[in-house]
Amino acid sequence: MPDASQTPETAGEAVLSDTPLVVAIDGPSGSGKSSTARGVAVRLGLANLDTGAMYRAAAWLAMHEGLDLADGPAVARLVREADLDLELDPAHQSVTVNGHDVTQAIREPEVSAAVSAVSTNLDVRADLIARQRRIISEARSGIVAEGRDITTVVAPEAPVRVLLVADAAARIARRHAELGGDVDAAAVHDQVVRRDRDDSTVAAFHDAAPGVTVLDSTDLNLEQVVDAICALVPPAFDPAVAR
Ligand SMILES: Nc1ncnc2c1ncn2[C@@H]1O[C@H](COP(=O)(O)OP(=O)(O)OP(=O)(O)O)[C@@H](O)[C@H]1O
Ligand SMILES: Nc1ccn([C@H]2C[C@H](O)[C@@H](COP(=O)(O)O)O2)c(=O)n1
Repeated sequence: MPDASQTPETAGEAVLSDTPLVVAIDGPSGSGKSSTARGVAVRLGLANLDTGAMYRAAAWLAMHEGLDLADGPAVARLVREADLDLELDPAHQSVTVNGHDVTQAIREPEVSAAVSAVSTNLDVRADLIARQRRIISEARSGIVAEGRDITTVVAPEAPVRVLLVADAAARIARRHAELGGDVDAAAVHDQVVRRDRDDSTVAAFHDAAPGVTVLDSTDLNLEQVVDAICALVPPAFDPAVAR
């Protein structure tokens, strides 16, 4: 006979959570955050928020408007007034700022080289972090959010928090392969190493905060990384396990 005083949880079963699942992924450049977040979102049927795309769109807009990125107050004012829209479906991601579809443009080398000047602007950060928290809280079916400060600042209460790392050599090689064999090695190094150095002045993504799982993807393929993160989802968020 089951003990009637036991809740499903104390009896070893999980009750399905009534709050949506949030998966938070941080890590340095090229560790695989965007690819992994997309894969986890597709696998689990969640939305996907690429917070780096928001900083890139902010940088694109400031450059498009001809601002000096070193003029912090002017850049922050422009971003604060900007209409920024992200498609959160992992299969159809797009980014629009002030009506411009910048989905492709924000991946151009000029934006990659300049974005840290905007992402280290503390007023821009405060604005975009508030927008990111709103997007996450409104994602009724759950969401995978990735960036540099998601596990620590944007969503420190997320049930799944991962710091995705990989050796610098692997990260540089991945970025090199992504950009094409004939790309300048110095430019790839700049995109990975210099950008991380600048970005780490405002976000802590080299060391895991308490409770954050470190996952080293150096010797794992993408599917293995997605598997490892999905295995961290508590049973209460898995309809196949919880009731
Ligand atoms: N586990 C993996 N094994 C091999 N290649 C990978 C792995 N994960 C990602 N990649 C590849 O590495 C490149 C960088 O991945 P991705 O853009 O997801 O990294 P990221 O951490 O989001 O980088 P950034 O923060 O600079 O945008 C991509 O070409 C991607 O396909
Ligand atoms: N939460 C975040 C997300 C991104 N950034 C910075 C880091 C990069 O310089 C830039 C673009 O990110 P990427 O698309 O390369 O992941 O934005 C950040 O500071 N905080």
